[in-house]
Amino acid sequence: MDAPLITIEEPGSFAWRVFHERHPAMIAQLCAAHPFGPDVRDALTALLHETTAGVVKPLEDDALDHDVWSAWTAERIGRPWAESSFLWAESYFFRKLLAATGFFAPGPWRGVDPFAPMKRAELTNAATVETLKALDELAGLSSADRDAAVVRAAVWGNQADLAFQLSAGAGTEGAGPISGSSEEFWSLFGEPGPVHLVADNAAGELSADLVLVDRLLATGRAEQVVLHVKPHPYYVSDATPKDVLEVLHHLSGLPGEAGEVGRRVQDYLREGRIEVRAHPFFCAPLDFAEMPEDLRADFTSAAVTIFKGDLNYRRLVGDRHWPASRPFTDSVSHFPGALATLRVLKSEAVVGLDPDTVAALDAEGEPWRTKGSHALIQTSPGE
Ligand SMILES: O=P(O)(O)OC[C@@]1(O)O[C@H](CO)[C@@H](O)[C@@H]1O
Repeated sequence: MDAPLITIEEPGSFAWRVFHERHPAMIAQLCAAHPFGPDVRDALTALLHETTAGVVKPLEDDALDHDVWSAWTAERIGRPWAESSFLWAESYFFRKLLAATGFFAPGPWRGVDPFAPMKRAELTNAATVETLKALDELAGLSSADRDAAVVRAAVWGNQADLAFQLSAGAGTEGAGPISGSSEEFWSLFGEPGPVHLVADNAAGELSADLVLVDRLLATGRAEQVVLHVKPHPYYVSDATPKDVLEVLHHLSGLPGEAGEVGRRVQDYLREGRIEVRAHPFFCAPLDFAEMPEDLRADFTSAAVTIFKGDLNYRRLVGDRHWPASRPFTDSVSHFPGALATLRVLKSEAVVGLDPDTVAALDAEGEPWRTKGSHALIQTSPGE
């Protein structure tokens, strides 16, 4: 079954506004945060122009991923950006943005994460400080309440997404999930085995994810955890291997439970019980249904895979205008094993909802799919 792809063509639609409102704001923020010279600023202005009013142009750098991107873009070169799917266009936009800031070229900006100042600020802002302090309360909870709290923090941690906050502002935790529960999440775990977590944002969200990882290992539900992150800076705040180290460095210097978690996770890394991987496909403009064989084999070996966040969800179910009541298990039948998704809704694709829930949400007259005020937990036991 297929539904129409979400594209960036329709003026006023969510995807159109990401290109025409969010991206200009993001580029202004980058130029304020870094003393980029005229060459970089001109390249960023040209990128905005190309992606909002032009045709798709090839990459001009010779970075290591140049050839793979040539294959991913071949069919689209010379065609209007407006015709592109949202998923493809946004991914290529971020790849081109890195090229424009000199990330791949010899020179002073090589390897410099343009989003690092924003991620760093988020790690120490009031909301993150409060969330990390609240971890101290975990010790006084029953085991079941602790399980629920850790999952809730990991789900709502997904609200801390700096690309999203460029247009929506920082959010506050909403009501319970519109689908699923922490019990449903934990029921996926049987005999201890390798658990994979496909991370999303750095800073606050990654901190909450590491608390979940710590819980998985401490309770024996996971015997090893593989943490998948992005190989390059992406979607503003997505976590890279460097971000994992920065977050751990920060956590392990804190007092209380946050510090304990940070130091335990560092020990797990030293022992090889946590492994960090950054497969190039995590920055690909494609659905997970199209993942390469090596990554598929990796996921096949997992007892459970946890997908965090909005973008991973879009790539998992297909970034299309699905009927919201399409069964979640049908959408993820391409995936080789048991999985859970923990996501705050920040874009249009959604499946697996009860029709009454959809009717109630529609009746509120709010853009509930894109507002960042609703969360979901969806699971599939695999074959
Ligand atoms: O994957 P994440 O961090 O949860 O969300 C990514 C996101 O902010 O980017 C897209 C628009 O820029 C939307 O899909 C979504 O709101």
